[in-house]
Amino acid sequence: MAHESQTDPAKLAAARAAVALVQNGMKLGLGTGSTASIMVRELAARVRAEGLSLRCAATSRATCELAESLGLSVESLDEIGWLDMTIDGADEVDPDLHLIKGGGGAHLREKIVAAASRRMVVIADPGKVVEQLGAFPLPVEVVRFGFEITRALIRRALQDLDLGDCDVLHRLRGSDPWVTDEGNWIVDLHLGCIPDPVALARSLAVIPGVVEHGLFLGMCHLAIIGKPDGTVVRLDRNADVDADMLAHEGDAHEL
Ligand SMILES: O=C(CO)[C@H](O)[C@H](O)COP(=O)(O)O
Repeated sequence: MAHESQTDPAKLAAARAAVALVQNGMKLGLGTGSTASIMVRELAARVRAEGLSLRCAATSRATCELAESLGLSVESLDEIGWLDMTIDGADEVDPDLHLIKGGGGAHLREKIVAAASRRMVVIADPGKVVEQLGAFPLPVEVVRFGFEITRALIRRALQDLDLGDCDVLHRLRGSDPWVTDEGNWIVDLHLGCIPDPVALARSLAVIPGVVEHGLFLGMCHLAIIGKPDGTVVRLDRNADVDADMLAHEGDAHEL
């Protein structure tokens, strides 16, 4: 398959296992990042080979462009409505399948698309599996207006949670602020560990300038972890998720 020679075998294994869950007629969310890009290529190859009919919504402009360039049909989320499944990458996955996402700066759209999906399937390499979230800096998308005030409110919220004086770094692309697909900026919280992700998510969500943080709590149903030898390990939130997926009945629910 194209690009296979440069492709990380663990990511490829996870991507292939997730693409194997796709069934004809599905409405799919396409994630963002290097692992999700491999998945999009694998998906496009399957669609070409088997003539599958799918409707896809993308979680970023980059994914949309890639998917369309490979011949996949991409529509806006509102055109499609509820999705059967989203396949996306992650920066960290903990034993409860709580995630940190947003390393690629797309967590706002990724979370909206995941929330619109019956199933969120995460694909990752073993380096993403952690006992406790937080070693990866937590991305938070913020509006530009009043940026320093929002940043100060985030620092205060972290202190209130006894998370210490962590760095709240403005994400840059070169020397300019990183601008998300929605036109906002990102700060990365260098926490080291997040003992209580639910409390942190709640505290960040009530800060007015915060648009969305990269904690995905209770959203992921299945994590497929690829290994360098090409095998995968499945981490299920509910033991019956796999069977449920395979028993896909076509359309989910209408808007
Ligand atoms: O959340 C994301 C983008 O916002 C990505 O899914 C996450 O950063 C993982 O990316 P990669 O597969 O390149 O490691």
